[in-house]
Amino acid sequence: MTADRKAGQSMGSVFPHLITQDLPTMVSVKDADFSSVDAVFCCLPHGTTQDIIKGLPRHLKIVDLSADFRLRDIAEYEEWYGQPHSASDLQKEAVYGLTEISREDVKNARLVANPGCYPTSIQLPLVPLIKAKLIEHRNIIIDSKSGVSGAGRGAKEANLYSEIAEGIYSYGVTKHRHVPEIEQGLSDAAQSKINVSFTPHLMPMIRGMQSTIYVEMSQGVTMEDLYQQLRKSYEDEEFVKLLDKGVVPRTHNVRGSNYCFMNVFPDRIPGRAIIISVIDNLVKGASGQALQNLNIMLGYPENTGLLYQPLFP
Ligand SMILES: NC(=O)C1=CN([C@@H]2O[C@H](COP(=O)(O)OP(=O)(O)OC[C@H]3O[C@@H](n4cnc5c(N)ncnc54)[C@H](OP(=O)(O)O)[C@@H]3O)[C@@H](O)[C@H]2O)C=CC1
Ligand SMILES: CC(=O)N[C@@H](CCC(=O)OP(=O)(O)O)C(=O)O
Repeated sequence: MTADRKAGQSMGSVFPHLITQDLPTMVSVKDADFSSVDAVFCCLPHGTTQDIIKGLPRHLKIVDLSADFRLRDIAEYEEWYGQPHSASDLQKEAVYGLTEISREDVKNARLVANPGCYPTSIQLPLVPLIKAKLIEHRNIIIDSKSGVSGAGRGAKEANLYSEIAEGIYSYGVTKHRHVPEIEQGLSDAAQSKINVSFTPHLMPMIRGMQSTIYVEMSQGVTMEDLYQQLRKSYEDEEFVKLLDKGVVPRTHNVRGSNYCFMNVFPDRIPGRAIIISVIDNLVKGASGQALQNLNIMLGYPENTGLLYQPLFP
């Protein structure tokens, strides 16, 4: 367990909920001894990650939770993240780890780019529908809502209690940096370029994420086709669940777990459908999916360390 400003402090003082665990004092990355370490999770700010990963020994398997290796197109990364990319060779080696979609590639990867939370909640329902050619590539409208923990622990005025409580706000309107990541995954599924309308919102809750997605069905396709495709895609998956028809997914029902719950509903406008998916942004949207990926990379049962039920209420 490494740190930067908090190097030298005990885990228990930084995360008091872990005080009962016998955990080591945190060291800075440069002082860490990786000789007897098999694998690392890298959970550093975008940009910082590339330089640190470049310096890590090659024997390590790495799951990186930042965005530094998610976008294949380096120019696109530099445009959306506003900083140069200094590890394009490592980028070429990286596998995008949306587990249920890329499991076979993750198995053989040394470096996995763990997806962002919004892209996870959006691609899980859309990729199978696009691959099966059940929805049109145009007019995909995505409205997403996130808990405040998605913004990390750093102090920012916009994340103060008095700014967040009892209200919601949209941010990154038309230019959120997850847009290229979402479009990359959907375009791969379609094998042609897809553009989406995406607006994220910050909700007065600690954790949880919902994406409500409005799509146009392809000619001749019915709601039943969409439902059955999602059922077929995920019926053998432990962590992605299509709910019974008509049941609305709720963030409360996946809180603190690695589950993604989803469902599909008919729009009042003929030919259109509404998809709702929910995850815990910190688990399936971050650390849970990262652990799922590492389990696959190391040949462990995929659910190791992930067998806990959602915390309710
Ligand atoms: N929050 C979320 O829902 C999600 C976040 N992510 C990604 O995970 C990463 C971390 O996010 P989050 O945990 O929220 O951010 P935080 O700001 O809460 O944590 C950042 C961590 O990085 C450490 N750090 C910062 N700079 C350096 C450095 N130069 N060298 C070594 N360590 C450093 C910090 O250590 P110290 O405190 O000691 O300075 C801290 O532990 C980001 O890339 C983020 O995009 C991914 C998915 C979801
Ligand atoms: C609420 C909030 O601020 N959310 C973050 C997304 C967090 C996340 O998962 O994305 P990355 O892994 O790409 O950082 C944001 O919108 O920037």
